[in-house]
Amino acid sequence: MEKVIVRLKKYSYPIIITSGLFNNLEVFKSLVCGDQVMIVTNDCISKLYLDILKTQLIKFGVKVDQIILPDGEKYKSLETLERVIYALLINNHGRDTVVIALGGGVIGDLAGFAASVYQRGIRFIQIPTTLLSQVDASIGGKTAVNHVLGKNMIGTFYQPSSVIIDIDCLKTLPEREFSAGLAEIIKYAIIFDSCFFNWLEDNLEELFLLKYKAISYCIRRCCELKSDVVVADEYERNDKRVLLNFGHTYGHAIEAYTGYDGSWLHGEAVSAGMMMAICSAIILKIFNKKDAVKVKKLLLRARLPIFGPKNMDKKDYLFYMMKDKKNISNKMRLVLPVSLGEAKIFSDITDDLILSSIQNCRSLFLF
Ligand SMILES: NC(=O)c1ccc[n+]([C@@H]2O[C@H](COP(=O)([O-])OP(=O)(O)OC[C@H]3O[C@@H](n4cnc5c(N)ncnc54)[C@H](O)[C@@H]3O)[C@@H](O)[C@H]2O)c1
Ligand SMILES: O=C(O)C(=O)C[C@@H](O)[C@H](O)[C@H](O)COP(=O)(O)O
Ligand SMILES: [Zn+2]
Repeated sequence: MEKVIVRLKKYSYPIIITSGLFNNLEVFKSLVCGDQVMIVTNDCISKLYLDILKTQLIKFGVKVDQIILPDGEKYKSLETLERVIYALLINNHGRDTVVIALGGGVIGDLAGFAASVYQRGIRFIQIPTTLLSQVDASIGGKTAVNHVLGKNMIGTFYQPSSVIIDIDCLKTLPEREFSAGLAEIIKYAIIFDSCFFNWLEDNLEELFLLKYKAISYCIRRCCELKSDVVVADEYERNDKRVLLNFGHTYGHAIEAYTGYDGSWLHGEAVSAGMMMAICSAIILKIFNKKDAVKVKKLLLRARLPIFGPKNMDKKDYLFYMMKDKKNISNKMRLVLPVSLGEAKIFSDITDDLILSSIQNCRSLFLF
């Protein structure tokens, strides 16, 4: 078992990285003993991990309720949030209840949001079961639901009381979802850590094979990188946390445009979004083409898309990007790489730059 501590100003919480969690839940004992628990999960994950989690929790004398939601990004909505609140109320849950988010980023973001607003805030624990949620979504306290007009438009900053990662969960994860997680991992490498980028180039196959040494190192490195940023800028008030949004300005537009219908997973949209952002950086002459090709090759090896949806028009991108949360005074801001391992925020981004990055991305990288 390994631990990364997120040391925030007011309090700290652990990210525990382990395997075989569901056969040995001693780790939960100190966290939830004597409490009431509401497990929030979905109808795919419940079949795999809910019974075993409940059995172990009940052994500790914990009162366990559950809500099983439909699976999919389109259910990360206000309507589903209302269902979680209803389940808490109808089962008489009070402020001593702990919400457990058992699932990927959709469940984590939604359950975290519910915990943050229910009776003005109750504790919650993240048990992330996808690669993407283990390296990113479960850490740092961004909770949200989507709106048809924009991704994650309604939400809170609300930290979990702990994050418990079981690497074994990845054994049941579909390959497409694994690749989606790799997109956020490659994102960290591009914006923060060129050595990690080189390591990913050398170890990608080991990751796909779920080799314990490689996957546990990779998850730990991402948890450390994200934890450092969150500690430096918990509420995204200075320019540190914004860097984690690299690729997301274009990516979120793709997700909203496709109506969160699953045709584009978050990680896939971020992958195409990173390439469009890199294209902007090349147009601005702040990033070199040789490194852009290295990124493109790694994304392709990770089985990720490098171009957005064929039918999505430049105007569609602009429509959603104009609503991005990073914009200030209706001026767009973009996170752009300046070298492999370093990114910066650029303000006053013009519509022309966005349009030409979308227009030129295919021709720049179709070789
Ligand atoms: N809060 C944050 O900081 C943050 C960071 C990154 C992404 N996100 C959000 O996370 C969401 C994406 O998360 P995701 O990629 O985990 O997607 P997801 O939650 O939709 O899970 C992906 C799919 O895998 C299934 N699944 C989950 N665990 C499984 C397992 N162990 N075995 C088999 N199937 C499993 C799910 O049921 C789902 O069908 C997006 O909404 C994104 O906006 C949030
Ligand atoms: O934690 C963050 O901060 C991030 O930006 C991580 C992103 O990977 C994640 O997708 C996040 O939900 C995006 O946040 P948003 O503020 O752009 O909705
Ligand atoms: Zn993301």
